[in-house]
Amino acid sequence: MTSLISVRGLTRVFDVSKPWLNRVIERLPRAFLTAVSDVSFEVPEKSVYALVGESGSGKSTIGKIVVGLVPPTEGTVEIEGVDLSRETDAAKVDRIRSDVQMIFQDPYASLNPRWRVREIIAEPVKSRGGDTEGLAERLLEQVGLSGADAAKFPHEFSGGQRQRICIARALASNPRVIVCDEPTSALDVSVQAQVLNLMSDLREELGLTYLFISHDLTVVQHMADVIGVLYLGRLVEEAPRDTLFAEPKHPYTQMLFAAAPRTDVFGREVDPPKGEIPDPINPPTGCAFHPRCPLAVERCSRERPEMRSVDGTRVACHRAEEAVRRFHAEKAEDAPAE
Ligand SMILES: Nc1ncnc2c1ncn2[C@@H]1O[C@H](COP(=O)(O)OP(=O)(O)OP(=O)(O)O)[C@@H](O)[C@H]1O
Repeated sequence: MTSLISVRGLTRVFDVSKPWLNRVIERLPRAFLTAVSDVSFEVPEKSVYALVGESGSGKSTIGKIVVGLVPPTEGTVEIEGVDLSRETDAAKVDRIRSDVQMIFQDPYASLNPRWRVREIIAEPVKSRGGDTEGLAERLLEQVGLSGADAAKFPHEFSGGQRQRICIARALASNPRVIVCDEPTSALDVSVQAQVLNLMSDLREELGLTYLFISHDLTVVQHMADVIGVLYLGRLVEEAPRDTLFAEPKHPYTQMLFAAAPRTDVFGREVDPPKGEIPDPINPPTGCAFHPRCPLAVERCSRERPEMRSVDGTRVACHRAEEAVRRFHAEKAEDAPAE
């Protein structure tokens, strides 16, 4: 399978310094926050690659870099084999850019309240001089709404319906890739599964490729072929979905699966992680997860683990083998006695 998206050594640093005068008065140094650090992954055509991690782990920043909303500080993103930041053929850049669309978390904020749904959906095509006759009506029906809804305004719809409108707008450009940034997390639990099912159906129907961003492993389990787990801007584990769920090898991924149970959108029980996320402006030395890691040894605070392959998983952990042993031991303990 060829990669539709190739992300290599992606790093994004934000200057989060206070204004110059405050720095002088308060004698503060400039401050930099590394939101994404040396992240590499490949998304094959027609597959779903999910990025998971807690808030602040850099998921949205990666999504925005992939669609071209934020430039990287270092590293490259190739779409269809082309690094758009270096490509000089403007028509080619425009065509490939329109092949990659994004759906955001908040369907309330991402629709212009003064435009009718017809204009909202057709706008990306109209702005490139394309034919918009009947386009909005056809796309609305494709996302499970009625063609007659094209004449309405966004405030006339529920959250789930608005996210369907956002999906229709993304589809208007006939994209090959959709970057989905927490597309259901602002929605009522009752409609989350419906929107996810719609996205799965559209993927099949249209042969779409998704870069799917979520903090929720259970949502990702429903959608993804391959899962990349991010911690404080770095990829710490990457594996095919079934491998990751059968045997998470990074203690952080295991923590994402553990702790107090709650029920997810599909009625299964899942658990939020424990402990404080460190300050990204002053990240811990060595492995950034070591202060929260139950398996950390002295080496973990000193030496940052490189990504390595362990039984079909890429994992950045000195203690991955020990983490796997512990995972299976705990699972065996939890299993009901015969
Ligand atoms: N424009 C910006 N300026 C300064 N810092 C930023 C900017 N955008 C993001 N950050 C910081 O970068 C880090 C990663 O943010 P990002 O939004 O990518 O994470 P995330 O995993 O998507 O989290 P969330 O789910 O909360 O959006 C955070 O610490 C965030 O505060």
